[in-house]
Amino acid sequence: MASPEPSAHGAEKLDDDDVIPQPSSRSPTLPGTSLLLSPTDLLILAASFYPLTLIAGSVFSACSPSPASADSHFSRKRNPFNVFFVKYGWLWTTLVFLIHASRLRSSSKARALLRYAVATIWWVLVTRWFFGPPIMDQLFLATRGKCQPADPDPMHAEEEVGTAQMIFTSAACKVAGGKWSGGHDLSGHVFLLTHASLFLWSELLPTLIHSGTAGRESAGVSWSEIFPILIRSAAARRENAGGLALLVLWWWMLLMTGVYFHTWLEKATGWIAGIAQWAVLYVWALRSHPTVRSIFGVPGI
Ligand SMILES: CCCCC/C=C\C/C=C\C/C=C\C/C=C\CCCC(=O)SCCNC(=O)CCNC(=O)[C@H](O)C(C)(C)COP(=O)(O)O
Ligand SMILES: Nc1ncnc2c1ncn2[C@@H]1O[C@H](COP(=O)(O)O)[C@@H](OP(=O)(O)O)[C@H]1O
Repeated sequence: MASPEPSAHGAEKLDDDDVIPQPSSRSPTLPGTSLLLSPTDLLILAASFYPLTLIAGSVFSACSPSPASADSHFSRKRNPFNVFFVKYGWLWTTLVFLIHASRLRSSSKARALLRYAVATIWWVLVTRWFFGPPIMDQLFLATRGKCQPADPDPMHAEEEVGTAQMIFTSAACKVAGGKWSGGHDLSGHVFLLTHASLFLWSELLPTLIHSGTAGRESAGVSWSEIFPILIRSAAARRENAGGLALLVLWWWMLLMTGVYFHTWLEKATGWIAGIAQWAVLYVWALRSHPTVRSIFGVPGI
């Protein structure tokens, strides 16, 4: 990757004698290391998995005889993974992150919580509140979307139209029994699953690599080592296994959203909203602005 890795400021501790080394950047001059992936390469590799997943899901949906209407377990909105996990997606992500953060030393912990706060604020702005309705609902209203009354009886519908037109959030529309229709309906699932996954990869990856390589100092990780490292890190600590399990679930649910729900464009805008805060903080600001780095710290060091 072209961007330089942040410089070391110290090391976060897992346990007293279990120090995570600075994520070392790949050294192109070292013989035999040209195919090694630095932690940044691994993060970008993980991030590129999500648009590919959405493309694969959408292509499958378009090519398969009738996947959109197919009545499968994962095409049902009430499936337990959707109801208990994705619908509380930020809560589960928060739990996994807090368990991870509790293992860091206190100076690193405060800065990790600050990064979590920024990610949480972005989730709130997109899905809950943005100086009024959240960003996803403001986009929907700006593209001529409306809360349509659900009552098929024209007498009642007329009364309801007045009320429904005063409804400015998808949540209120649902509570009123209406249907949020007509505008550009950015996929909240694609947003949440992408945003939460990129946040967790960014925060957990240095720890996962450290556990999976038993703290081995090296210029990077080869392609063939990626899965063995993740499996060894899951076997080494329950917290790593929990984090990876949640990441696998988020990836699977993203694939299901790609196959069964929304248009290409709605999935694309959900994905853009999902990478926006990660790209600004983790890819750009923390790498190129020492002041931002000194305030927010860098995961894993
Ligand atoms: C207001 C800003 C808060 C910033 C926080 C600041 C500092 C935090 C610092 C430290 C935190 C320490 C402890 C935090 C402890 C607990 C916090 C828990 C916060 C939560 O996660 S509560 C949220 C639970 N709700 C969810 O997870 C809902 C997720 N679901 C959705 O967003 C939507 O359902 C959807 C987008 C997936 C789909 O939309 P719909 O289809 O349903 O319209
Ligand atoms: N992977 C998935 N599994 C089940 N339901 C999903 C899903 N992805 C999206 N949905 C459902 O499709 C609708 C639009 O989702 P979103 O806009 O969040 O992407 C939501 O319906 P409900 O709001 O009726 O629950 C949501 O629950």
